[in-house]
Amino acid sequence: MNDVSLREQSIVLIGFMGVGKTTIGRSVAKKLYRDFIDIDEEIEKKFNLPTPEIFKKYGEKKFRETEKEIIIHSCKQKLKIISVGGGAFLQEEIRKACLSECIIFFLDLSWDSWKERISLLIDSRPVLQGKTIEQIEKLFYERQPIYEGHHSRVITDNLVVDEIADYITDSLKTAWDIYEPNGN
Ligand SMILES: Nc1ncnc2c1ncn2[C@@H]1O[C@H](COP(=O)(O)OP(=O)(O)OP(=O)(O)O)[C@@H](O)[C@H]1O
Ligand SMILES: O=C(O)C1=C[C@@H](O)[C@@H](O)[C@H](O)C1
Ligand SMILES: [Mg+2]
Repeated sequence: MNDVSLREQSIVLIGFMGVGKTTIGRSVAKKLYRDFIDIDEEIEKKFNLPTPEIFKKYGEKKFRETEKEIIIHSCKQKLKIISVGGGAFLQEEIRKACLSECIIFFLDLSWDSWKERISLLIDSRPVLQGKTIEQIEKLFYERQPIYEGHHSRVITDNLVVDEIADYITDSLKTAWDIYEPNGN
């Protein structure tokens, strides 16, 4: 670990695509008065294209390389709330960098709840496109082990965005008060 205090460490949200990392990350950032970084949005800004177009024009490999560069840079910054893409933790270098520099929350949603959301996701997530529901279910379960490295797991089934964001901010404030009671 670096010499950044617990209160200053950036927070990273991980989990399968569509579990709510972007939506909840934005809400947590507002509640804690911190800057929010959405890694997918940063990648899209860099290419000036939406993600499906980046996949089509440059390929997934280029997307993943850019994702790694941006995350490795972002996770070294202090006091940020960072939402990474659902596939970011496929890369060991990203997992290691986030685990050593930041506090990681894993947003855990069951398959049964996740599948209700598919119509909200399919147009903007190229990894889901052209797959049957059975293939997506297989991917969902195959991906779970990559999220095992985290500091806190939040079971998000049946919770609205605000409840999850409150849970995260409250648990951070509790940890800060326990481990850094004098605010440093
Ligand atoms: N707790 C929730 N309850 C109901 N709907 C939610 C909840 N959280 C997020 N959503 C909805 O699910 C969809 C996906 O959310 P979001 O884009 O935040 O996911 P994500 O984890 O950032 O996905 P990705 O990994 O692809 O970036 C959005 O339409 C969002 O409004
Ligand atoms: O899970 C994935 O592989 C992805 C999730 C999204 O957040 C984007 O990063 C992209 O669509 C790939
Ligand atoms: Mg997102």
